Amino acid sequence: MSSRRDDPHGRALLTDALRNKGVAFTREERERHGLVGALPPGVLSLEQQARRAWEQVQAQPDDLAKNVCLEQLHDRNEVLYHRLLTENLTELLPIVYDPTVGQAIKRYSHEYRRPRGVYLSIDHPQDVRPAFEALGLGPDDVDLVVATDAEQILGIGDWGVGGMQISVGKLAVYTAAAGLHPGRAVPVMLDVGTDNQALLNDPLYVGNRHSRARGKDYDAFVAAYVDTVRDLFPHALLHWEDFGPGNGRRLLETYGEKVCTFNDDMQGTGAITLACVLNGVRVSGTPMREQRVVVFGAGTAGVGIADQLRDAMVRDGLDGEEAVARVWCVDRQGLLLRSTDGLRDYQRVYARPDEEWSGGHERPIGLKEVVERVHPTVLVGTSTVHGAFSEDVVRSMAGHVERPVVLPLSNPTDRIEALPEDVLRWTDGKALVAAGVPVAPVELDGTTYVIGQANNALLYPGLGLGAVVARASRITDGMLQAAAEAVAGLAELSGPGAPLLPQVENLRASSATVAVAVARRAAEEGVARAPLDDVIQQVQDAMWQPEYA
Ligand SMILES: NC(=O)C1=CN([C@@H]2O[C@H](COP(=O)(O)OP(=O)(O)OC[C@H]3O[C@@H](n4cnc5c(N)ncnc54)[C@H](O)[C@@H]3O)[C@@H](O)[C@H]2O)C=CC1
Ligand SMILES: CC(=O)C(=O)O
Ligand SMILES: [Mg+2]
Repeated sequence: MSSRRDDPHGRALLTDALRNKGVAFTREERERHGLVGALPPGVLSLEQQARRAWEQVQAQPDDLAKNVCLEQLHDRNEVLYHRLLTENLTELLPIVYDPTVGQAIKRYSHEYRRPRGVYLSIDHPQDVRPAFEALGLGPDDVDLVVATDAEQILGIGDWGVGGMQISVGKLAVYTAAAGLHPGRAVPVMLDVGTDNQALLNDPLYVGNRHSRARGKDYDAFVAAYVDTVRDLFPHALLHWEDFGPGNGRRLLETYGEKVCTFNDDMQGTGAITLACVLNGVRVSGTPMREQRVVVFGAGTAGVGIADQLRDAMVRDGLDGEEAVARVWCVDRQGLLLRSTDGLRDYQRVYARPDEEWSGGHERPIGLKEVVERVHPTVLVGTSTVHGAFSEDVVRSMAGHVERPVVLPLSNPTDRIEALPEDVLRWTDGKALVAAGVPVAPVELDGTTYVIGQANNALLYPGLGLGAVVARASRITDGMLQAAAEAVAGLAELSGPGAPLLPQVENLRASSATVAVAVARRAAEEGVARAPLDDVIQQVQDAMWQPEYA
């Protein structure tokens, strides 16, 4: 990385996590860098350090303690942290990311040890620029910025400044899964306050101790963030994570056409779900244009998914109205009808005409009734309601569709709409299931069902890498579609029990494939600003490896 940051010397080098090698500094390096006497005399290889770090993680009593242990390593030695993560992705992804990251966010102020990333406060908007300038990075030094305001973290709601840990976790996945350079990526917390009263009354809370700002002040603060990043780091991709449904969508509408940016919960989740459904189509043989989709939980993720499935049906021959007519959204008010009170603007397009449901239906019209009447081929859960896909709902669906696609996507695990094991049991193994959290394979009647992880983490790293390699001026719908199709194409659908998505252990290879598809689409659509002469090699070259310099 070219950097304006002065390279540290002596003991300061041991606190620079990007350069620190710990006991892997050789005798000669110790002499050259002023580290004589600063380390025990033995020299270990990166492999030996990784073995020790693995032992330390394994010795922790529970997953939260493992997360804390890994974050301490992250703060000490980035290469070693990423080496461990990359080599043990299946075991460690659930610790640094979903679902344990949810616990780490809730416990942030209590487990707090060291800061990481850039904390911006709405109470001091004048600090936005100096906060980024203090990184000491130049205009070509940053590829990626992940920001959250923590209003809707995973399925656990508003967690204030603890949300920093979702920006950190998402970036760890970018590096482990797609080789985005950890020194060229910045996690950001936009602290606009919190409405979480437990935090406001927690004496140890380290965030802004007031309710959430909204309206003009909020917009001006976010604009200061976007303008500053664009000015200082003109090539950076801006990733939005875990904003509330109103702000998330509005910010994407404000910036999506002007800036290289995407909202992971709306668009990343929409694309990974599209990948699942494309493979559901391959297995069931029912074409995309004939799918009937019920979305339970029509918020940020749910409507983002509806949008991408609708667009896929349009690509498969329907017009816009016909495609919308094949989507039913159910939220707290039951099935969303045009007359439903409190419809959000982004839900309105999917609200069903009341006449369709005039014949003696009790209000609200619940999920079970919708499923019984609609016979969905695809059931998506983005509601945060544990157990909402009950046995009678799933059995009803399977009574009318040979291979129902059932996607309980809410996380963490205690929010999941149904356990894949139950869905498979209730449907005699016919359901095509993927879940938002990692789930162990299910044994049923002599078949092992491997459960795909329908989490945006299987998609956004490749999307980001492709956009970075192409130096895309923006993220287009076509790039999202290319990413979804590339992920879908990587799943091996051979035989009963095969998952709908590629496996997490192959994530690095699948992210590279996704990145190539995304970069090519960016070029086709005229938004690539880098020449792409040999995109496969360019993607390989761009992938950072966790090795000491
Ligand atoms: N697997 C994945 O990649 C992703 C999963 N998600 C998950 O989806 C869930 C929702 O996340 P967001 O869309 O960001 O939140 P959100 O708050 O924007 O949306 C949740 C929606 O569910 C509705 N809901 C709540 N209780 C309900 C009930 N009893 N019945 C019907 N609807 C109800 C809410 O009114 C809201 O419209 C979370 O658990 C999150 O973890 C979100 C993004 C990605
Ligand atoms: C996975 C993710 O982005 C979420 O649950 O919010
Ligand atoms: Mg999210």
